[in-house]
Amino acid sequence: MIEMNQLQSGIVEAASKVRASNPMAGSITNSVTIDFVANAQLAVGGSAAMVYLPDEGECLVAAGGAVYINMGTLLPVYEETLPRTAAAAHAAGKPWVLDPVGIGIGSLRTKLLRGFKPYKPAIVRGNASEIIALAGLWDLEGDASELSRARGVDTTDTVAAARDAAVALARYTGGAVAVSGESDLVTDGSTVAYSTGGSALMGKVTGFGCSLGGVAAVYAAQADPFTATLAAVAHYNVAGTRAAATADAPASFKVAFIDELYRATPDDIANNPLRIEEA
Ligand SMILES: Nc1ncnc2c1ncn2[C@@H]1O[C@H](COP(=O)(O)OP(=O)(O)OP(=O)(O)O)[C@@H](O)[C@H]1O
Ligand SMILES: Cc1ncsc1CCO
Ligand SMILES: [Mg+2]
Repeated sequence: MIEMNQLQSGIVEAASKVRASNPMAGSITNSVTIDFVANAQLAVGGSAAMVYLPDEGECLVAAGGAVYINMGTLLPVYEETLPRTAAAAHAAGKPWVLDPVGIGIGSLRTKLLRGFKPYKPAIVRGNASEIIALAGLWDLEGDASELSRARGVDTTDTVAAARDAAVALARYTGGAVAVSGESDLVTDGSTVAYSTGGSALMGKVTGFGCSLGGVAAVYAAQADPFTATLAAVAHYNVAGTRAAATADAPASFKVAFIDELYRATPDDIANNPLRIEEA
């Protein structure tokens, strides 16, 4: 298990590098929150590009340091775009981030998510229900009946209930898994970290999870998957805590949050409360 001070210095280094190098992480993401994803990526110091077409997903893999795939609002063209993009990232050895939003809805989503398994995303980011369902779909923990628990895009499970699924997924991919909630869980399969902070208002605005995935991709362009995920999650928690000090309703909170993402320093991010235990 990694030491806490090593993790914190890794987070400072990752956040400093992102600010210094403006890494590009392209996205294929949902149409509900696409604007929030791009603006969050820019606010943390990265660069964004959103596409829909199959050859353009491959172009973004080649052009960027990492790529983000979010399953939110599938369109027919994604049947080709998503596998080609994931395969290109895997072949190029570039980190890619998967947000299995809406897992359990419809047959195309299930087929695409099942098909991603060999392409091993460096980071899987989801809410508790999504992480439990993905581990079941990939036959890693639980079983495929876990798919039926997903009711839509919001969680119906606790972060604690998704711990085993998250660890199993990380051991399979060799990367990192983040489960979002009041306290966020991040694991690489040997260490389990809990990052606290943020605000309940983050659950009252759509896209905090989606944009966190996009920010994790920006960090993955500059750091190993576990450090990148921890940095992204801590960045969200520190910005969420600060935004809640000035805004008390969803719309103004979202605006304040993007400002606080932009303002948070590498030390602020590394000093956000973090607890670790063995997986
Ligand atoms: N009650 C809470 N207290 C603190 N932070 C929270 C709370 N609920 C959610 N968050 C934060 O909001 C962010 C997104 O988590 P959430 O679980 O809402 O994702 P999600 O359901 O995938 O979101 P979406 O699908 O709307 O993008 C994470 O950074 C998480 O820490
Ligand atoms: C509300 C919603 N529906 C599909 S994707 C999305 C954004 C949050 O996941
Ligand atoms: Mg989500």
